[in-house]
Amino acid sequence: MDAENEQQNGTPAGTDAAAPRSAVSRRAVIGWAGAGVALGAAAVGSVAAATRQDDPAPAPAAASGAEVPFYGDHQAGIATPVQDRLHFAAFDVSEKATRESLVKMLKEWTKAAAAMTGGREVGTGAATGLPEAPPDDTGEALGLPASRLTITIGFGPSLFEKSGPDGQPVDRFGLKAKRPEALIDLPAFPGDKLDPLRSGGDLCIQACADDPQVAVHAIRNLARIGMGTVSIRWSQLGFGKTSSTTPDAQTPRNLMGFKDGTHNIAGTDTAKLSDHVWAASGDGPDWMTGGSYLVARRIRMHIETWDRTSLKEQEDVFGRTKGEGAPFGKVKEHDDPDLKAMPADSHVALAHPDANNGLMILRRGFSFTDGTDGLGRLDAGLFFLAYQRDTRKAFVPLQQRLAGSDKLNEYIQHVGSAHFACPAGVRKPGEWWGQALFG
Ligand SMILES: C=CC1=C(C)c2cc3[nH]c(cc4nc(cc5[nH]c(cc1n2)c(C)c5CCC(=O)O)C(CCC(=O)O)=C4C)c(C)c3C=C
Ligand SMILES: [Fe+2]
Repeated sequence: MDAENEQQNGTPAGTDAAAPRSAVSRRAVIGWAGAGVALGAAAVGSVAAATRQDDPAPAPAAASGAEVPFYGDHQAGIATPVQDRLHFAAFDVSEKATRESLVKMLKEWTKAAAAMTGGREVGTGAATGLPEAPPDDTGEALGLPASRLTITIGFGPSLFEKSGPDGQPVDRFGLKAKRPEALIDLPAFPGDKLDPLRSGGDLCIQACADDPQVAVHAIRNLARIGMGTVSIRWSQLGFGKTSSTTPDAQTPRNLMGFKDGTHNIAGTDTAKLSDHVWAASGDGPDWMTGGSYLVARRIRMHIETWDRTSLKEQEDVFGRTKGEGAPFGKVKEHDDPDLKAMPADSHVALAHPDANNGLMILRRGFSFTDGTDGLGRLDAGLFFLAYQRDTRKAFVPLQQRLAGSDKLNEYIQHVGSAHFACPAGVRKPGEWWGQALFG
């Protein structure tokens, strides 16, 4: 754990009590499986040597094996550094589930998430449980490091109140009175073409890691634990982060080829995080204090059209240069934008805080390509994820503005949408996701 993580997650170094260092990590299980290998590993003293000798060298994507602390004042996966890969899943709670079964599942999920983010196996493991029973862990992450896995949970509006068969709202789990006012049903925006099968959800899990197998393993194991209580409504894989919470790092590029995330909230900027990202005491129900509201939008890019568009038009769309990412009229990427120097309908001129009464969101999106659309075009785009203190004062007015006049709209379409309340962090072992909500 580095000092940066310590600040962003609100967890002091060395207090990751659910991941005690005496616990055997997946890497160690493999490394110590044979005594000879263990001795060899100890002799050379290298981390790589702690893996089984017949293991291939770790793939580059898995090279970053660090752990991000699970316990803290805020959930990891929001202000912590953005990883390379995403597996996001929205779940619906089954008709038969009860408040008790839901709570039981949330407790099990919390334990499993603490183990997986610590690089450990779920429950009794993948290959060490009762021979007569299915293993607790599905096993595909055996031998892989923690890969900076973060698992972040959110609760959707429909968990608190859902339409019954007669169209009347039903409070299935006695949570209606605890629904935050900020957890609105998002309004329809001009140009939306939302697919209900890629929208909504009672719960969400955002799993981010530097290795896609580790992120997929996390979702799969939570889905397995939740079987009978929840089922996956939709899911999204993402690659190539399109934003950064670490401004010193190289800014990633989106599928339009532009640097994306230049002017984002840094994970170390505690003042901006307090002002714009974390729900504060008095903002809403107590259980959300220290949490954040997540908007997820699946935004399809018409990349074939984009690829036939001139460089000048592309740069006019964003108001920034394609190579350096500098705002128009300036030289370097991080120079302060002069909004008057860019087209009034450019994306940055419309989205910059100076044009929106200082409004800011924390963007944490990923690129996606999901095959083709049957019409010879890639189904590709940006899986936009934004965290904020109050969606009514952040994403909604911003998207209303962008949907109305953004030059980018010619090249994109919002096809999926969801909104979740992500509670504060689990502070120590024994606590569980949703404890303050259900308690
Ligand atoms: C409602 C909020 C936003 C949506 C939806 C959105 C979609 C979207 N954005 C890009 C590419 C870029 N966005 C950039 C900046 C930027 N975008 C938003 C908000 C939304 N974007 C904000 C608040 C900002 C920051 C503006 C600023 O403060 O200057 C940029 C420029 C580089 C950067 O600062 O990140 C790019 C590029 C795409 C492709 C997209 C939908 C597919
Ligand atoms: Fe943007």
